[in-house]
Amino acid sequence: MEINEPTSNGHASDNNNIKAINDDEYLSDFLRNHRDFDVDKVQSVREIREIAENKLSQNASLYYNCGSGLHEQTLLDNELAFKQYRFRPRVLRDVAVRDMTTSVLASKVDLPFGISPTALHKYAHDDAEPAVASAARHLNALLVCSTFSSKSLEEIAESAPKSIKWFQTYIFEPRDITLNLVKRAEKAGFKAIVITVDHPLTPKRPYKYKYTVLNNFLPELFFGNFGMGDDTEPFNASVTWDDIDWLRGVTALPIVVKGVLTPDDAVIAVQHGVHGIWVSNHGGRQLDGAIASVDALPDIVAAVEGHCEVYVDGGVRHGYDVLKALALGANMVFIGRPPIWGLAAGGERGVRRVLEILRDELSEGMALTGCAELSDISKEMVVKKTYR
Ligand SMILES: Cc1cc2nc3c(=O)[nH]c(=O)nc-3n(C[C@H](O)[C@H](O)[C@H](O)COP(=O)(O)O)c2cc1C
Ligand SMILES: CCCCCCC(=O)C(=O)O
Repeated sequence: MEINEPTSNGHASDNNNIKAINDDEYLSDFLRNHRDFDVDKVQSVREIREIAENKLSQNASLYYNCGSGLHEQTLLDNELAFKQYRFRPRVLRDVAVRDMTTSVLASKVDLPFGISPTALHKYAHDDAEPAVASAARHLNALLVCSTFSSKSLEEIAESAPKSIKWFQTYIFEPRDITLNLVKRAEKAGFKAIVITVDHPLTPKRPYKYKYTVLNNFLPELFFGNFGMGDDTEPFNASVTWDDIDWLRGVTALPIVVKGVLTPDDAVIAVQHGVHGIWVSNHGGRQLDGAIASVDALPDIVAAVEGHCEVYVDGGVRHGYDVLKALALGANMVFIGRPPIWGLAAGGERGVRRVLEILRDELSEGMALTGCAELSDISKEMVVKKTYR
């Protein structure tokens, strides 16, 4: 990966003078010297982010944390939107034991939140995606592996063989690239294919980069480096719902479309036979000014009428955020940046700690709102703070 140096305001300078930097230079000295930091003492996702920020190189931090656009409005809105909701707790319901197990596309998992696909983990920690997969396995949490992982999908699968994993990809041009990845994912034991549909191109983000870590791609299909916003971008802006039909015809795995923000598209997705709709604005990294995903969720849940599962990600930083999203109708909630911060802070242990913190906060929230089971969580439990 090549990233040009950020300016003093933390954003990359807007010139085309992209400097080639050796991969290892992205692991800061701090990361090399503090591998023994005790992440078990960390009590919140916010704290783990602090530790991560001290360890990440400036370039990697910028890549992982940025949104898109001049104002990164959607990035900010995703977190703020959760803060607009208030709980209406129920009492005297025997919440001494709380059960967070659930099933997602017929697989049993122990937590109602999972890990969103995020690219290029090796800039957070040498152990990269296998460490994240191993942490997810440890808590029996769902992991979604990105096509742009630093390690190959086979390596990631082998690092957590019995856990529930989905594979995220795109409809590439030519489609054979996608087909090849899907067949490899099937063989490696992934349980669903997530197609990201909010990425026809990469919009302006506050840095420039080139990627050299593309371990999932066969050299004969994809070669060379890809850069943001130039004609070597691998994304395909001509994708339509016909491609989803094609995908359904070439795999028996369930298909999830990730990046839906309107009830209209959700209804079309159902008509095209998808098994899951993932409400997402890509963590505020695609269309700046797009609606916060948790705000888009209730109308989509209503429009889907139970015909398929509905998931959400974007801005989840606390177990209570998970609780709010479940109350608003999500079958599953996902986290993108927090596991990256955990990975940077303490490798596999750091990711585990993130999952444990969110689990414990969710459990606490369930007790305080009168929910012993996930099925006790209902839409009556949350209101916008302007509620009368
Ligand atoms: C550094 C980074 C890389 C990402 N890479 C991918 C990717 O490869 N595929 C994808 O579908 N989404 C990708 N996303 C979006 C996430 O899957 C997810 O939608 C988003 O991070 C959720 O928001 P959150 O980070 O606020 O939890 C990426 C997000 C980040 C922050
Ligand atoms: C050519 C690699 C592109 C990785 C894009 C990952 C992503 O979705 C992101 O938001 O960053």
